[in-house]
Amino acid sequence: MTATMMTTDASSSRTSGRSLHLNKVGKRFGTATALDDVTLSVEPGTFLVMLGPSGSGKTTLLRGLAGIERFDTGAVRFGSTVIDDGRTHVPTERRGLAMVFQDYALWPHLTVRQNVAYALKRHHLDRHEAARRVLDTLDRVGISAKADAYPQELSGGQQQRVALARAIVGSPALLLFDEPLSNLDADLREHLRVEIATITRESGATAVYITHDQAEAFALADVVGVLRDGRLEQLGAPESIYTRPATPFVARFTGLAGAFAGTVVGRFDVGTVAVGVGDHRLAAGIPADAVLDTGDDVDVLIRGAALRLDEPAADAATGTSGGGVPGRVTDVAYRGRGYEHVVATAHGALSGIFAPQAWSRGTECRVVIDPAGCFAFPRRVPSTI
Ligand SMILES: Nc1ncnc2c1ncn2[C@@H]1O[C@H](COP(=O)(O)OP(=O)(O)OP(=O)(O)O)[C@@H](O)[C@H]1O
Repeated sequence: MTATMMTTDASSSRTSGRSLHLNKVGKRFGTATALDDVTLSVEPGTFLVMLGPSGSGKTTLLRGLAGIERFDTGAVRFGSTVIDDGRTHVPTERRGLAMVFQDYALWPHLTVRQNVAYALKRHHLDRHEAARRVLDTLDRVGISAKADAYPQELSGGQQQRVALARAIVGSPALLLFDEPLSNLDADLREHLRVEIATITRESGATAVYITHDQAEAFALADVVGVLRDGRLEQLGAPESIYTRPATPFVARFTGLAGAFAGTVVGRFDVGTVAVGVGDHRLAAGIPADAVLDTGDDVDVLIRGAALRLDEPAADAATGTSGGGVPGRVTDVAYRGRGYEHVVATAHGALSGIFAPQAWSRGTECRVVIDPAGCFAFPRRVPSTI
């Protein structure tokens, strides 16, 4: 990828983002399906994060939106303009977009100021106006002190700030981010994540950001799309994906404490079933379209946030009084604000159980489970979740 391809003519879209619509987008590479019937729509100015493991199609989607790659099937509309379908393929430089890459992709022979100014070339601005906008933008991303440095004289975090400045200086309507934080260390990642979130929202652009990091996705996004093997498994606000995962894959990929095998023993309420796990009864949510009957085998997937440690039940051997599942602490890790524990139970291990005080290894305990963080999915044999 050359730097010339990273910013495109945004002169017609200086003020705001536009809605983005993908309709049945597909892409194959030989026999590999990279994208399979992906359909989604987001409002103007939405920060969309596409989340998925390696090989799920994130890069292919981003490159298709950028116009670097052409989709095989389906259509992409940006605002009222079709930018890609069977007949139309608007070239990258006419899509009004800018892209930020994982490896920064700055011109090594240009200074910071010149790298950013380069992105304004197509705007045909007056020299002074262009210089002012470049400096304003460098100020916004906190790198103006390095305006005359060359990229190789900067740290990774500083280079990514320059790349961000170069992306936003032309006020594009669409900003594309290709895992921009993955080469940075933890502290810097968090810092720059906040700045990307703030600066992008201030710019008003619609953003599409790809990552395999669930925490990053949830922290950044207005809307998250979860990709698996080229298919969109769920699209929604981070909160709805966390509290109502549509599939076992989405639940697992967005963070689980553990899973228990159980059997449906009844219904509690609309959307909630009672599941027998050994001698215990758990309440668990079920996906909107799921049909589960008494006697069906299920996997109960459990979020860490749903778990709380308590003293063992009065009848600790069965755990039948006081609710919760008896267990023994097998690991405790200090996390600054408190401690995360791993607890072994008769039905499997539960990890990431937070408590403000440490429960030491070997302590008998009871894990109290909030039904809001339990999801029952039909068991697959053999299990593929
Ligand atoms: N140029 C290509 N030639 C052949 N197969 C490709 C090509 N690009 C992608 N693929 C295949 O398409 C699928 C999706 O790849 P893609 O790079 O889009 O996934 P990804 O989610 O971005 O993965 P990663 O996080 O590892 O970059 C994979 O199976 C990949 O091997």
